[in-house]
Amino acid sequence: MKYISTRGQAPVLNFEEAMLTGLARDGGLYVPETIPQMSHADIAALEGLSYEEAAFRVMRPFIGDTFNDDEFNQIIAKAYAGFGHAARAPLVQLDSGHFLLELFHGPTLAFKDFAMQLIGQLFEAALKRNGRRVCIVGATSGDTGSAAIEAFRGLKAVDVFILYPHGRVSEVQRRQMTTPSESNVHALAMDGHFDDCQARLKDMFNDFEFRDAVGLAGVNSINWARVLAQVVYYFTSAVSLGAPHRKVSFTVPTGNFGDIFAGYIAKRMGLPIDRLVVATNQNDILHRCLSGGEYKPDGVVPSISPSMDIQVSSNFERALFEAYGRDGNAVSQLMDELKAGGFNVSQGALQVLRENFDSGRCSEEETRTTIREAYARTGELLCPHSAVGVKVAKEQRVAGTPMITLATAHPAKFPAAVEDSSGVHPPLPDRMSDLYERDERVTRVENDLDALETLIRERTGN
Ligand SMILES: Cc1ncc(COP(=O)(O)O)c(C=O)c1O
Ligand SMILES: N[C@@H](CCOP(=O)(O)O)C(=O)O
Repeated sequence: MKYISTRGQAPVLNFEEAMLTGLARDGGLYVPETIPQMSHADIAALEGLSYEEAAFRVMRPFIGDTFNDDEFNQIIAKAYAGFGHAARAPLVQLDSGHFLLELFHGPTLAFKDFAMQLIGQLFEAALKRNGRRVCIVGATSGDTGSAAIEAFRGLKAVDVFILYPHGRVSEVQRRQMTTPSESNVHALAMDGHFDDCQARLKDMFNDFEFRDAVGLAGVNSINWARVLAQVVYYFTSAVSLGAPHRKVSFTVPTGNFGDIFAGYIAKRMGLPIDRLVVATNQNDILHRCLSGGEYKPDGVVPSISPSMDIQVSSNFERALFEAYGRDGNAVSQLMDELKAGGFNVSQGALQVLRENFDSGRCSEEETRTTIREAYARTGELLCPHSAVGVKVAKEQRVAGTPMITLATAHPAKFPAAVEDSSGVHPPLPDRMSDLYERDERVTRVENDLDALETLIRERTGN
């Protein structure tokens, strides 16, 4: 299996190289050269398997010869052993034909754990084998950072630096990033919003001298392995509702477009998905673009679903690559236009995007109402991101096709918004009950590339 860049000018890599490389050297994102297919019989055979067994079958074709079957099985087993639910990703029924896929039973209570726990194991095995050391830098609006720190804390061959927007993550998210005491963990609170953090991260990847000197690696959804791990739960949930014998639809709370792009890959692999619905909060650039074709960031507005406060949605580039018929030059040109302020998707590409993705938006008030009503009707406490998904899913459901909404975080990560909406305080699981008492360790940093690179060089001795 080979991986190519969305901008068409970077070296073609195998799975291991693409995973350890992160951003392609032409600034693009790696995608598989061809998308492996699962037949009707292959998908039907997933029924009754454990999550780990299904994960092996879905991901195996993408790995190539990077790991043999035994190694890959062991990696998967270790990745999901720490999850707090035997099903890993259980489905809960909200309403007739409407289901919630709970993706928050991992160690840091967000869907990011599905990929990050796996990547932690994949990196450890690959680095041990080739004796390399890497410096992971990540940008987060709250959940990627905590999941990455949990997955890489204490690993000898890895330093992990996480840039988060100062004052714009929840207290639980911040504490998950600032309380680990391992010396390889560095939480950096940056001035600005998530888009600034992600822009500085990409600047670092595009500074080849810095990138090579520190051994830069990325675990944002820039990294193909992140997207791949998220493909699995589309299969397991759809099969448990009758796929491949019947179609299902998904609604996905969306920010950086990684999770919904994983759904798109599942569909391309052969999973009978009827509709993939992008659900945005008031930072609705993706909904506006899918509706009218214009992609023009106009400033992030803080919301009660802060992890989705994003306007420059990294993985949308992967969707554009597909919509433009895998034309790397066209994508490069769009990304140049984006740097200058924005772009318009061509009519042909917009039509392809709309054939694959529907979309909807949820205001702050609608988010609160959805949390309140869902709790009153079903007893299910939704986090604000999941509530955005549930509201949009209700509008977009089509009778006769089950709709699965992805519940992307545990309500206890956002206690203030949840309590304010429902009147119920969502408690943290017992294993985290002392989170508020632990000492915090964080460095305040400016939104300045040189200063960030200097800090990282000093701390890593490069
Ligand atoms: C809780 C939560 N929900 C939804 C999202 C959006 O996911 P994606 O960025 O993959 O679109 C994020 C952030 O990524 C998140 O942390
Ligand atoms: N919401 C994310 C933003 C980063 O997304 P990623 O999937 O590219 O890592 C977060 O919680 O940090």
